[in-house]
Amino acid sequence: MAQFGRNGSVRWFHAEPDTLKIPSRLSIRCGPLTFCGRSAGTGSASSPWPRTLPAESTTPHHNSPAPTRPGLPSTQEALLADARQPSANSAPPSSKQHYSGIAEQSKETMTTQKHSGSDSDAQDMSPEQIQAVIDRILSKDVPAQASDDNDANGVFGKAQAISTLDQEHSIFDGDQEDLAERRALRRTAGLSTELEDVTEVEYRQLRLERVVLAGLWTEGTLADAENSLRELAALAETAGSEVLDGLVQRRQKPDPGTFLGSGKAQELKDIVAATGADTVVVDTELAPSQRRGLEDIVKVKVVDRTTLILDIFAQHAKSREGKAQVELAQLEYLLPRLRGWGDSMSRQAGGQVGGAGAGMGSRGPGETKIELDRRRIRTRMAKLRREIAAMKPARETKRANRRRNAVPSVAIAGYTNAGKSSLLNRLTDAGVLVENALFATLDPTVRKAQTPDGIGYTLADTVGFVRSLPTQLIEAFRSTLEEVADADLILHVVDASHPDPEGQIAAVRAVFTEVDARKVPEIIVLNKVDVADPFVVERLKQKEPRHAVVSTRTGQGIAELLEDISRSIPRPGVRLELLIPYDRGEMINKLHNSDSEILSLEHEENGTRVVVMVREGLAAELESFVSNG
Ligand SMILES: Nc1nc2c(ncn2[C@@H]2O[C@H](COP(=O)(O)OP(=O)(O)OP(=O)(O)O)[C@@H](O)[C@H]2O)c(=O)[nH]1
Ligand SMILES: [Mg+2]
Repeated sequence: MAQFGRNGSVRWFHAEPDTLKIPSRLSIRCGPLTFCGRSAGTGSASSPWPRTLPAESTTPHHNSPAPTRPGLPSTQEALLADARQPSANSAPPSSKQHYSGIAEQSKETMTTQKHSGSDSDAQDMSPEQIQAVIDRILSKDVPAQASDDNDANGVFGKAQAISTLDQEHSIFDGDQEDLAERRALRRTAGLSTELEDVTEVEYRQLRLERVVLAGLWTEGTLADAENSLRELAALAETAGSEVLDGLVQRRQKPDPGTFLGSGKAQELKDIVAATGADTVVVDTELAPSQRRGLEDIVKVKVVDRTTLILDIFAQHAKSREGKAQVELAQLEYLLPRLRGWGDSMSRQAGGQVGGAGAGMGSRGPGETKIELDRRRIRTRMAKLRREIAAMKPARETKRANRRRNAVPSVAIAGYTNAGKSSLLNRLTDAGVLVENALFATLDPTVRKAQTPDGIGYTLADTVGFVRSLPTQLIEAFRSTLEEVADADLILHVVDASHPDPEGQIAAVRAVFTEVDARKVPEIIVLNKVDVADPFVVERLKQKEPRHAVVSTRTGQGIAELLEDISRSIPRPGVRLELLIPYDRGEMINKLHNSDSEILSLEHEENGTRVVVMVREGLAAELESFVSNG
């Protein structure tokens, strides 16, 4: 039986034998609540979902102190949720009943859109009028939510991958200025296309997609299918969408024409119509023909998982290099798909120019345009590759310097949202952006650190991994990922509170293999143990002998981890006995200030006799002082 999170008592899908469907009120959809969390400037670090609600619409759940496992429903709420849940044997509620509230709301939005599309009101409006329209549209969401019986469920309806944790930061995370900036740019629900002009110019917010998810359950357990769809929901929410509903179809193989099969695609179409969704997100990488086939049936935009991940990367990339890498990955994804779009362009041209069956002549304009687009894309990709290659040397030089001075490097890697940046902040006061969202970090941050006995090393935060990370991204981010392969030690951070930590470990190791990082020694850092199930932590400890058990939130286990790092990084390996004349005192200072381990130090008549372990670079410099007795 599927569970909601690890609560164990809440069923969240219809009991049709071959279909797993997430009812909207209990499901990953946040409904209007999501909007509250997305408004610019309304985010608060301590209460993520929703971040701001009018007092009367705030349910007791929102105000109650964080439960032992934040984000999971209390027993009472779970029972309530259970009571509202249709019994496994009862027929599923008709989609009309089920989604009527949302459908009505979207109807209103559609009416407004229609009105605005017909004239230039939006452009002629004064700022006050614009504000009034914004208020009107936004206020529509709030009463709807306040009167929603299922309101309380919306909160724990949030996607599992990012729902079970609140948005608290530890003092080690710094003031997180980047986070406010990112939130301000996040898409906002409730702003219809009526406001597109003003939103883009004045609010710099994109229109939020209202999405329905669709996945296939081809192998593994039901829990795997559930986790996969929840991760997709988390991805969609991170991209700024509002997840309304989800559907999983049990099927041996994807349908080559429509991915889901035409029957299930029809069902999806009904859900889309009932919820007023404008986008379907499919939990796979679709062939162009499948995308078109499905779009033809559901009549709204269909987006696949790869596009979604690329979209998040595009939103989060900050550095010039990161932006170029993401654009390259997007173009790489686009190029082979141009053919699909080209086909439809040809069909359009056929209709307009020569009528049906006009054959070759009618395809001409379309084909030419595709060729032109392809060429432009290839040229742009070549330019991006050159730019990325040109940016590489700066980082390469830094890395080469570190290598020459033999400064050991420790890479923090792991699944997205595992707590990598939080760990870097804990270990070094880096103040790196920490966010309860997927792929918060795209640009690697390197910080210096020191072992308790004074050996320096670097710690690098890295981009998070995800199950089946699009190959285009691995390629584009190869130079960034090479940092991991080049490290002396990997801290592989694992979210021990996730429902499937083993799956995440396997997915991360698959990427390690691709970038040739499996040879690097690895400590499995079981993080978030403050909220993890102790049995799961124990199970993981058994499976992974080289482990550390920590909570970057409470600081548990951090001291032990530091000791482990200190033992694991390469220590200076050359033993020298030196006699340093008294007029060369600066050399003694140098030994103290470098990664040397002074084993003994005696003052003799002709100078200071030192037995020392040093790295190779320094050993060469000290050659003239070597004295063996
Ligand atoms: N309860 C709890 N939450 C944690 C802990 N460590 C991190 N978090 C939370 O987990 C979320 C993700 O943390 P990040 O440090 O941004 O994770 P990341 O691995 O860098 O994520 P990406 O950069 O998105 O791949 C944040 O909301 C953190 O506050 C922990 O030990 N306990
Ligand atoms: Mg991060």
